[in-house]
Amino acid sequence: MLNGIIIAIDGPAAAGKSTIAKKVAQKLGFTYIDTGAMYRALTHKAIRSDINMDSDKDLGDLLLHTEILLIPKNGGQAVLIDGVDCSDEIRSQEVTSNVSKVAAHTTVRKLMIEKQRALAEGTGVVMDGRDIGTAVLPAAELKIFMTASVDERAERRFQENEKRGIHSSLSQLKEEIENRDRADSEREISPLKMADDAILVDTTSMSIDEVADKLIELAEKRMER
Ligand SMILES: Nc1ncnc2c1ncn2[C@@H]1O[C@H](COP(=O)(O)OP(=O)(O)O)[C@@H](O)[C@H]1O
Ligand SMILES: Nc1ccn([C@@H]2O[C@H](COP(=O)(O)OP(=O)(O)O)[C@@H](O)[C@H]2O)c(=O)n1
Repeated sequence: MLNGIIIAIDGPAAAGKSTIAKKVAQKLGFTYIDTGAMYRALTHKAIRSDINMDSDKDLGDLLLHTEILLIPKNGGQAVLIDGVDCSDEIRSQEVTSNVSKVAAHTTVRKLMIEKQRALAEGTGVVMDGRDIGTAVLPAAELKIFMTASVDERAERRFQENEKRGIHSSLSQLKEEIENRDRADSEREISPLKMADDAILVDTTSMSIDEVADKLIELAEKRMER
């Protein structure tokens, strides 16, 4: 693709990665890939299939027999599991509390990385997750490590839940986010970690538009090179 580059956005939970990735991709005409949604999809199917989530082999086998599709929908992305739209289900509390455990397994990560690399081939891409700049697409032209204070991130998730009609406890959300960040950062394979050549963007006191504009500016500079 002419001028297409790869933009990798990593960072902790609820930092705004998906929101910004979506906007940047739309603006630049790139493909947007939410890798967290892929791990969530596998976790959802594992829960529904009663699979042992401590077994790397069982999860790997399940993933080989699962079709996960990310398709553009209303400016966002729908997640289809074996042809069924599960976009809301993969955001459930049950999936959220099990996804880091599922994502820590060797075979699961190996298969997911293969899928993610294939999705990024031959097109301008904005991919967000935890290990995009470090493991999935280490040659990305632009790497962003997006963060915000944990209080701000919990507040954002709280407001997001309210909008979806889900009433949650702010302190519980904060604890869940801290636990998930810890699990994601401490796992052995591709832990959540800023790549050496990533640009740190602390969004704590920035609006969505400010963050999106900053990334678009950085991307345009990279494309001019
Ligand atoms: N800079 C920002 N300022 C305020 N709210 C934001 C900002 N970025 C994202 N949000 C909101 O925070 C919530 C979490 O964002 P999301 O993109 O899902 O984060 P992540 O993909 O990092 O988990 C969403 O409701 C989103 O609208
Ligand atoms: N590239 C990625 C993306 C997500 N994940 C895992 O998937 C979980 C859910 O990711 P997500 O991006 O949907 O999480 P939120 O920050 O949106 O809640 C993370 O907490 C990680 O455990 C991962 O291990 N590697």
